[in-house]
Amino acid sequence: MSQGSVPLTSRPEWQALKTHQAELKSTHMRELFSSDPDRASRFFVRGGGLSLDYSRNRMTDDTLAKLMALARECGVPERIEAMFRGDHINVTEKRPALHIALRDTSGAPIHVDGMDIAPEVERTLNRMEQFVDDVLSKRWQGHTGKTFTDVVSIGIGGSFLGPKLVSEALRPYWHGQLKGHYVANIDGTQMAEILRRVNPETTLFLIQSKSFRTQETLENSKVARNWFLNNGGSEDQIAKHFVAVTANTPEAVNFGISEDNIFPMWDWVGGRYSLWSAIGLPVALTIGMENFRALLSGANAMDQHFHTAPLEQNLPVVMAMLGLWYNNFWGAETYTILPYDHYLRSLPAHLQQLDMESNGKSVTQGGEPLTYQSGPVIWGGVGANGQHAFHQLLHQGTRLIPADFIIPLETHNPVASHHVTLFANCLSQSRALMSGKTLDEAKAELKAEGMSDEDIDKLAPHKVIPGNKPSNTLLMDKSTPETVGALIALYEHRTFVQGIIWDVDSFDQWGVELGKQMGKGILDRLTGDAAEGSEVIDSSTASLIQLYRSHHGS
Ligand SMILES: O=P(O)(O)OC[C@H]1O[C@](O)(CO)[C@@H](O)[C@@H]1O
Repeated sequence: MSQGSVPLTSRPEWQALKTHQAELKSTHMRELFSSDPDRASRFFVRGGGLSLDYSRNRMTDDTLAKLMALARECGVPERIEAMFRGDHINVTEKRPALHIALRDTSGAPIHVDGMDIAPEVERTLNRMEQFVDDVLSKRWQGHTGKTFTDVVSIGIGGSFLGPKLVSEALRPYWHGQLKGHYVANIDGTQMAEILRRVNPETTLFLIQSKSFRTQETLENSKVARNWFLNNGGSEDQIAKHFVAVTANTPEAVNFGISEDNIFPMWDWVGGRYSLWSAIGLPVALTIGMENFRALLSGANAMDQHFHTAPLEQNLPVVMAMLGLWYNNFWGAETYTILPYDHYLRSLPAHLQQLDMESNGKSVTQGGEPLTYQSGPVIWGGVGANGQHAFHQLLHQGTRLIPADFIIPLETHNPVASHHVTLFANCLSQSRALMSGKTLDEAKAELKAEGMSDEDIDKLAPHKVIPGNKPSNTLLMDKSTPETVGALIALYEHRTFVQGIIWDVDSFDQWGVELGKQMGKGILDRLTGDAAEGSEVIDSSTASLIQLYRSHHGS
């Protein structure tokens, strides 16, 4: 164990929470609210421009104190320091995790193995700025001298989800000169659909891959290059249309990208934390560098808050510990993210990678099997749409699913009375989840409608809503570069804090490697290129391969 020799679940702080949960189990949140009128003002915290109402949780002051005692016992304050200091908190890959350095524009030194990385970060930002300026001011043009109209970003995972989310979230900030497109999947349809809509003379391609080894990205990039060459472009004009962001310059050069067109990445930035680096270029190209810098400064405000606020008033820490409370003490298996803002519709997908790739682990940092649950299944969808789809299960299903409601106080698009209605929907959902409807209330309602007693007895049980379902409500003034930056940084730190308690390495992702390794062998079998004596595979995979091959006449 890296956090003392006593197993996590045997520590007094863990045991105290277990006992406390047993005591709190039969208390409905309705009672907590009626016996404690100040609850909403006490269980409220602000940080980095965001506000959190967390009063609708199965908790009391005592719960909070006990959760924070566990956080202290597990060394959360020390590990936060270690992150900001640049320690090798990614233990299995022996690296720091320094995405915070990408948004620290104070110029203060940040050391990686004794070397100050702040100047390199600043240099890269300045290069991005120059590039964005060259493209927007038309100094950098397509090979026939035409102005760029489209930018196609090719990348997957963290090299796709974060930039796509931010680009959508900041739609009101698009300057309109360039249209952004994102290709991730090795599904020709995605690439084909985009190439059908863009012009080879006016399209800029960004190849986004930290490793420059990711199959999907490399195959899509080859398709883009061939399309360019088959549609009027030539080899020596590739430099005008293809730019890469990678930590693997030799491979990018091998691919045919000019060294001058390569923006750096560093091994101290994890893929799912990389949107703040040059991986954010497609965003910077569509919203301008000033807004991109504002995004970084919003994230930095959240970093400062996370670094300095006491645990009890620390937004990421409070959210992390509440999530852990349900995950480890109430048996919640999943966690839902409910943005009530069309611009934030891709937030659940981004947080899915962030959280599930970070904390989907089953051994401690020291390699011991976990004896408790680690990260939950993260899912979600935009409100109010979800209310007419999956919220039914949140209200009346048998599972406990904690929820984060996220909504700006002000909209960019004041259409009719939509925003106030959306806001009302958001509040009524969290209130309904909390309070529910008792059998007596259901019966009284039906009685008032004039229903017979016999019918009431049959129908009323179906109208009971248990309530006592926990949720957080996260507010921001408006979806701006600053608040969107702060919001994403908040969830990054929330993920990190949970990983500290579970004692997992939140910055590696070995689990995704096996599928990648096996993919090559299976592809060879599908195409008939498998070497004699290839590894024996299971009968299910073999018969599916056979099915595919016979469908294609081979
Ligand atoms: O940027 P790269 O190296 O192409 O990797 C893309 C993604 O692949 C993963 O390794 C998972 O397969 C992610 O962690 C990463 O964001």
